[in-house]
Amino acid sequence: MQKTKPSSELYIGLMSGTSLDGIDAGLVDLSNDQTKVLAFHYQPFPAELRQQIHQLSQPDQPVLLEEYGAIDAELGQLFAEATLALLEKAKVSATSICAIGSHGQTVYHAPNGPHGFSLQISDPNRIAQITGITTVADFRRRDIAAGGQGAPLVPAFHHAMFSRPDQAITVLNIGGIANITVLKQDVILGFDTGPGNTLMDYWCLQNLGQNYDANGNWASKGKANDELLSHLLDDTYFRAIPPKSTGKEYFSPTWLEQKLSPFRAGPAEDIQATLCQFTANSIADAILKYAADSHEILVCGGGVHNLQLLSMLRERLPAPMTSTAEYGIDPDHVEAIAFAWLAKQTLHNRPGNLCSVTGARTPVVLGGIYPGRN
Ligand SMILES: Nc1ncnc2c1ncn2[C@@H]1O[C@H](COP(=O)(O)OP(=O)(O)OP(=O)(O)O)[C@@H](O)[C@H]1O
Ligand SMILES: CC(=O)N[C@H]1[C@@H]2OC[C@@H](O2)[C@@H](O)[C@@H]1O[C@H](C)C(=O)O
Repeated sequence: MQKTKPSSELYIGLMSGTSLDGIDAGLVDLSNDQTKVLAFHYQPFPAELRQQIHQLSQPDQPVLLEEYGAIDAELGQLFAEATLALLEKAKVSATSICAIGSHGQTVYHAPNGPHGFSLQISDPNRIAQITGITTVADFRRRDIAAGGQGAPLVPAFHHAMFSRPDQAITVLNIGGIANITVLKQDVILGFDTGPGNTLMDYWCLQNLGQNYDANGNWASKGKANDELLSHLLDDTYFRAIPPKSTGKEYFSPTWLEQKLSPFRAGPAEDIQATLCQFTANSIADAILKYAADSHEILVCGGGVHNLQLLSMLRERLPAPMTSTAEYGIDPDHVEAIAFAWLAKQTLHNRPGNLCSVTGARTPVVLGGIYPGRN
């Protein structure tokens, strides 16, 4: 394998998000303040593992520590394998890489209260041992220790990548959970708006046996129920003022089933159409409230593939929507690349959090460093 030229600063970002679909692995050159994506690899999770992680993340399920430890180790192994596959694809040697930024898999996010925490698993010791590459992991807990939400963390990267001196820009990520970053001249805001794809994915799996509603086709066949829509939007999370973050522990199947219980009659596609409209409205309401003066809304995350969701969003948003691909990063790659960038921040002893976003009392250097052999 070739060694890349010494002027490059190569980092790898590893991300597995709340949708539990698999591992995104991105190789990026971050030299001279650039963000040049060189290669990408996606490795889906085996169905059984996906189910096991889902079980681990349920708020009302007991967890066996033995099972938890084994899943952490298995994920570490898989993240390391995804890294090796990425290096193979890119024809780059492990010794050329400065560090890996591994987000891991969120299994529980409960940042509020005196003992708030956020748990991302995928044993970084294994990643560093198997790949030989220095690995930065556990990005969220230092921010929580400093009084922050521990999320979202990607806004600092959005700022470095997408901000413009003369225009207000909003970046919208539609993953399992949706979050926005508002980039204005004098202030950066950012918070989770609520569900992204998670409730639509759940309803689709229950009724069609498919992991998601491909292109939003199923939702487009239904008719939204206005009464149910209002009932879904009537939730304290949407009224709460940022800093705020959420997860699948809150917007869970149980949350949805409770909301749906008076509305079960009628075709399942009408419920899917309502969930799609609900997702679009909760996102649009947040943007209208905090970023109505945006010139442009840059969209990323798997939700960009849901055409019905995009069309509902377009009707309500105050500015045109553009894929982040137009500004240099494939919308499916943004989060993984952000964790490569955050790893660089950590190795250079620079903070990765933004107090205006997470609510932390001070900027802090994020994550733990697990030395490699590089
Ligand atoms: N072709 C498609 N049509 C409709 N939806 C799609 C399509 N492809 C992906 N998605 C949606 O995107 C989701 C995955 O998005 P993504 O990978 O951004 O989420 P994530 O990173 O796991 O979540 P988060 O950002 O909350 O951590 C899928 O679960 C699905 O709902
Ligand atoms: C706890 C956790 O994993 N949160 C995720 C999740 O997925 C989207 C949204 O909720 C965001 O707050 C965050 O991820 C991105 C990468 C972030 O920290 O910016």
